Amino acid sequence: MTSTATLPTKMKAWTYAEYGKSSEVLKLETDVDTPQIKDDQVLVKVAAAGINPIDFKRMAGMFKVMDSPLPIIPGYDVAGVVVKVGSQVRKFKEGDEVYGDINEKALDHPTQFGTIAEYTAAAEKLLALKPKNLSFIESAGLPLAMETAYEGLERCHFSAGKSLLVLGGAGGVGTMIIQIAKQVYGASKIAATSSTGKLELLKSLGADLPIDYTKQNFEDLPEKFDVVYDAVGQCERAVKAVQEGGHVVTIYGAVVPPATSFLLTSDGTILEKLEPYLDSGKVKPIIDPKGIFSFAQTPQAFAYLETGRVVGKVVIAIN
Ligand SMILES: NC(=O)C1=CN([C@@H]2O[C@H](COP(=O)(O)OP(=O)(O)OC[C@H]3O[C@@H](n4cnc5c(N)ncnc54)[C@H](OP(=O)(O)O)[C@@H]3O)[C@@H](O)[C@H]2O)C=CC1
Ligand SMILES: CC[C@H]1OC(C)=C(O)C1=O
Repeated sequence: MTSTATLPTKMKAWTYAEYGKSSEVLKLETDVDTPQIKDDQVLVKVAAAGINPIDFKRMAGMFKVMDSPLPIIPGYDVAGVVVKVGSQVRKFKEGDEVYGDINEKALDHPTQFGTIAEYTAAAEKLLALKPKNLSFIESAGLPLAMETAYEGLERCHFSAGKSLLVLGGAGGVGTMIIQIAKQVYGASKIAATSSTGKLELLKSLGADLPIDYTKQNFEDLPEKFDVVYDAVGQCERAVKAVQEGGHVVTIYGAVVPPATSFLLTSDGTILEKLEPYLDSGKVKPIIDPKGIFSFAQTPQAFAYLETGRVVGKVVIAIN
């Protein structure tokens, strides 16, 4: 039982006190107050934090209207150990290894105190027990991207025997869309786009038809798909690739009818639902070979993610 007395009142965290480029505004602070938890929250000693494009877009001030006050600690995805539980918490106890996306709604007042810190607070409903076969680093790269992939397929009523085209198959979300569509839903055929050097990766994840977007326009293919999932911002072209009566969903950029868009809702029960596929290895975390950074290298982690060329995920090892 970790008594409150043994928890530090101060911690290290990467923060930004003004909006701007990560290379300019991110600062390492060493005397940040350790977060206080609400009754329905747990305090997590952070082992690893996954970063997502939303982190640098938010930092740039793209969503400041609905943001929490500055200074902000970035980071949505966490994997770590529960060190304190609120009075209403029932799912977890001290010592549990957990993971999740700590912001239920990505843009509606995401927490001021994110995950790129030694400790972070999170509502128990947003977390799940970390899969025993996955490391903290592997787990920290999953929540936001995997939950987005799953929610988009659900919103398109994806089901066994349907065909799918993924625009952006090699990214954090795209690598999960392909695997989940194949392994969880039983897709009949999966096509996915990437540049030349990532085509083999798409096939290894389960894509039957990797499309090199530097050489081919997917919308010019004679084949149309039951579902088109746009993770790049190519909605205007995506709607030309869907079967009559099919569904198009986009997670970024302009929405062109009949496509729909959504903002993910973080939910620990999705992580629990997908755990058997993670345990069995049918769905695997995809961490970029150059995508693991130390706490001190957080600016470099952002710089790499901001290239827009990452394969799978970028993760920061913290403890
Ligand atoms: N609405 C929502 O709830 C959410 C929205 N998003 C948004 O979705 C987008 C994807 O997120 P995420 O996967 O984390 O991003 P990543 O940074 O992980 O995506 C990087 C990948 O995108 C690929 N890519 C870039 N341009 C293209 C292109 N024209 N065609 C095909 N692939 C391309 C790159 O492959 P290559 O090098 O081969 O081009 C690279 O592998 C982001 O804009 C993000 O902000 C993400 C999560 C939730
Ligand atoms: C407007 C979409 C926005 O929300 C998330 C989570 C992103 O990554 C975005 O770009």
